[in-house]
Amino acid sequence: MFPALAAAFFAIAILIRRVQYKSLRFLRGPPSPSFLLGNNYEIENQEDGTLVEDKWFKEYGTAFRYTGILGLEKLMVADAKALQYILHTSGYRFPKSRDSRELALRFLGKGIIWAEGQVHQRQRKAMNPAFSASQLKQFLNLFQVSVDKANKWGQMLQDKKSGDTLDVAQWLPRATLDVIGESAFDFKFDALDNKSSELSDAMKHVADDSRDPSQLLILFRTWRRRLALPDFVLELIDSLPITKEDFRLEHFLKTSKKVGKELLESKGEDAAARDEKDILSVLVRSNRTEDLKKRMDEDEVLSQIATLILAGHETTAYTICWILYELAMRPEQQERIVEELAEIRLRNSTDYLTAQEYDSMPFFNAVIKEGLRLHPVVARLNRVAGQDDVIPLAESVKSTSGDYMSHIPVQKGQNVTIDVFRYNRLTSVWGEDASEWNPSRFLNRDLKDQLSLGVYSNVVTFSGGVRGCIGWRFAVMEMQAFLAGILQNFEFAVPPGLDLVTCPTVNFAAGPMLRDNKDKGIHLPLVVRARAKPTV
Ligand code: HEM
Repeated sequence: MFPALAAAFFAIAILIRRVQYKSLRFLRGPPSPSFLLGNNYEIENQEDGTLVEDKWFKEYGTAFRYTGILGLEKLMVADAKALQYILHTSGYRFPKSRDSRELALRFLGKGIIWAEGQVHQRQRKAMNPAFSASQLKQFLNLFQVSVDKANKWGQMLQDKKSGDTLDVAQWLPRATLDVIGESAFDFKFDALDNKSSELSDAMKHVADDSRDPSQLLILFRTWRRRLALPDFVLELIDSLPITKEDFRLEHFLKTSKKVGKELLESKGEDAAARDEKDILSVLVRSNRTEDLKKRMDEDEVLSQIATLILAGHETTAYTICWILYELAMRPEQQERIVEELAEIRLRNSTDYLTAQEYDSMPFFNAVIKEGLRLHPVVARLNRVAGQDDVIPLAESVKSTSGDYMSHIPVQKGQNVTIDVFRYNRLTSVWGEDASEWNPSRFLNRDLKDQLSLGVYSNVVTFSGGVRGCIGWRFAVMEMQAFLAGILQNFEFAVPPGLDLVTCPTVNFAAGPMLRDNKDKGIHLPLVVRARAKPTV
């Protein structure tokens, strides 16, 4: 009797919620293969990255309708003007979707990725000083020292009897984890020295139950938020961990908060006393300030620690992996970078380059931009219209009635998915070779011809506007130090038969995977040889 009643209750609750669904029926889009899952299962379990969406964009244009779970209609968009409108012009008018926020809450707490509106503004204001260009230059030396550690690849290669192939995707996340631990929190993970800790273990496995999700998991993740129940009941249901994924994400947050609390206890006094703008000091001072516009309570500070550790290491590591992969196929481009480095070395005899010197190498920086463009590790951004609105388009799309639309009217509550991956490969923005690797496009192309988007070179890989990545300068500087340090000591090539795909995960950074071994997670085996004559 009880199960039947419960089922009837939920069915009614779902039905009531469906009445509130917004309609995009005037837009074309792929058919929904199932009422329960919509297109979600094919998106999250696709063979490679965003190939499924690629097919839809080719068929329907840069804005179309698709279906989420329980029949929820969503707008998918990659149009330049639409992205500029949503991310930049609208400020906070397109907040994150409820599903993204609940996920963020579960594994990152009430930190800056979860926060919206005034709470977000307050947190961002408190944290911004730690991410200014001048502040970040102080970390450069730390990045360089970490690269030196990664460079013990040379020793490993000598010790290895089994050939010269190394899985760089196992090394780079460890190096970037060490960097974020030490630069942000004066905390030594020592991951490059193979030291394991409760936190690095929790982090290593955080995405394990999220890749290739089953139909049941996809349904379970979001069904709780589709019920037409009062918000406080939904929040209560949401707060209960139910799936293995829920437990794993919560384990990461709990562990991270525990380590964060120990950090605050051991280093908080010192950090508050020094008049510095490093991340830990900025966080501790914002916890102690009387200024309510910048004050963060302890739980918020601990959530920022979890957020920065997670947002700040795999993203950068996987981007470096993709760049190394592209360069491994093109020895002549590796040489070109090494030549640029050698030229700088003629003028600089110290061990390490300065930030200005890294910035002064045109081809090297074009390679970084091209890596970010072609391989955005955050492939999609989920937003929701905060009010009735009209989204402008640069390229008209054909409606179901055959007319062409240059604007898309959306109602408050409409879910909008920004396809970063597709925007970064639009031929109308990047030219006919948009899907190919060609760093020279950043040397020859006048960005003034493009709509201004994002925070770096008109790619939206770091998002943009009020929610743009706070760590983008940190990431670019870290990539410069790592790539220069690695390339001047090693040459890379692709091992025979390497067949890579992009991890299609929706909630975690999209690293490289082996097509025939996707269940093994992120991997990038490359042939690595010490350079015969280092240029320095
Ligand atoms: C290549 C490396 C990186 C990429 C591609 C990247 C990408 C992104 C993207 C797309 C967002 C927006 C997410 C959204 O709106 O849903 C974001 C936000 C964020 N990123 Fe990054 N990120 C990178 C590196 C970093 C680093 C190194 C840090 C910290 C040291 C960092 C910290 C953050 C934080 C705190 C936010 C939230 C900002 C806010 O909501 O105000 N990221 N990142």
